[in-house]
Amino acid sequence: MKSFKALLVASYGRHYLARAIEGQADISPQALYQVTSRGKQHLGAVGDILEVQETGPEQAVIEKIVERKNLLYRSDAYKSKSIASNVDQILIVLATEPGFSPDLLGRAVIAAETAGIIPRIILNKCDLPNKLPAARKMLEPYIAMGYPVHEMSVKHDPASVEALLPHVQGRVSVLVGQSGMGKSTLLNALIPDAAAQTQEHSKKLDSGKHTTTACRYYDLPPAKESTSAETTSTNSFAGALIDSPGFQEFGLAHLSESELQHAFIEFRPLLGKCKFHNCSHGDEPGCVVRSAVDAGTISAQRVELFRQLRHESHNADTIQAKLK
Ligand SMILES: Nc1nc2c(ncn2[C@@H]2O[C@H](COP(=O)(O)OP(=O)(O)OP(=O)(O)O)[C@@H](O)[C@H]2O)c(=O)[nH]1
Ligand SMILES: [Zn+2]
Repeated sequence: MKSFKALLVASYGRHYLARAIEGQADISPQALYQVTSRGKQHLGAVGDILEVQETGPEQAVIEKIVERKNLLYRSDAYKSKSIASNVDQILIVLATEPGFSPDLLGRAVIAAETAGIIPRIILNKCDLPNKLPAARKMLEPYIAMGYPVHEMSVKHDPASVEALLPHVQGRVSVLVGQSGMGKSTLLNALIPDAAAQTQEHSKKLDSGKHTTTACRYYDLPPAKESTSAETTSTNSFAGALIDSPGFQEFGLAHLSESELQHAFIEFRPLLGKCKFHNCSHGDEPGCVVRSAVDAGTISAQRVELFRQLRHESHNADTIQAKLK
């Protein structure tokens, strides 16, 4: 049976769809395969490059997952769920209405920092003027830290979508957001044939079997204008969006204390300066992070988030130790 390389383009629980990578002998480029994993060691994530072995018509099994550049996932003390792998950035979709959760925003940013990818914040529905000031206020700490924030109205202001294009072209971006923020509207604006791509995936799967919402990989259309003949070459990568189902929780229990300390970028210049090396930035004496909060240079909300994540990480360690 043939072995070949494929890109994991959709995951439904433990069922996957993968697309053959071009330029392999005897394998039709772009062909879609239903892929299964032999066991826990081969749990895939959308964005993975797989080495698979054909097991039947349009069927294959994972032999190996090519080493990932990064893996974005969420977890609580008991289980983890992968969101996507090999991504360049995370697009955090927020809206003026319904109000977004600053906690989820904070967690998505921390997840990006620990995975070494760019968090890009999208504030959608800026056409609703009554809600805009409050939303901007919540984003102030992130703007101050230098994170990119795009004010958009995906539905009513095409220019705001155009302005985002250069930041997604040629990159793999993962979309995250709570329900109702306009994630699907954005996906469809950036990828007009997104519905057709979804349908092609669904055709390949027994739809009844796959009720779990999927993470999916969508190809961006080739850039319209190009400055030189080279960039129009079919080999240039147009970019992709990975859509994850909307979620209400973003557990990061897998992060260690040290990973957490470094993921809060505004804490970095203060690392090691608190009186206690394992300072929780709570009510310990000699805490420079709290002093920075008092001085107004660090947001109290971010310190709260740090303390909450630290607590969850310690809890998970305790539970894991008991389970052993
Ligand atoms: N006013 C306004 N409404 C918008 C805008 N973008 C999207 N909406 C509306 O917001 C609602 C939610 O948009 P969706 O794209 O379905 O949101 P979603 O984030 O994909 O939500 P789920 O499908 O629940 O995950 C829809 O009624 C959209 O028409 C916008 O720029 N301005
Ligand atoms: Zn401290």
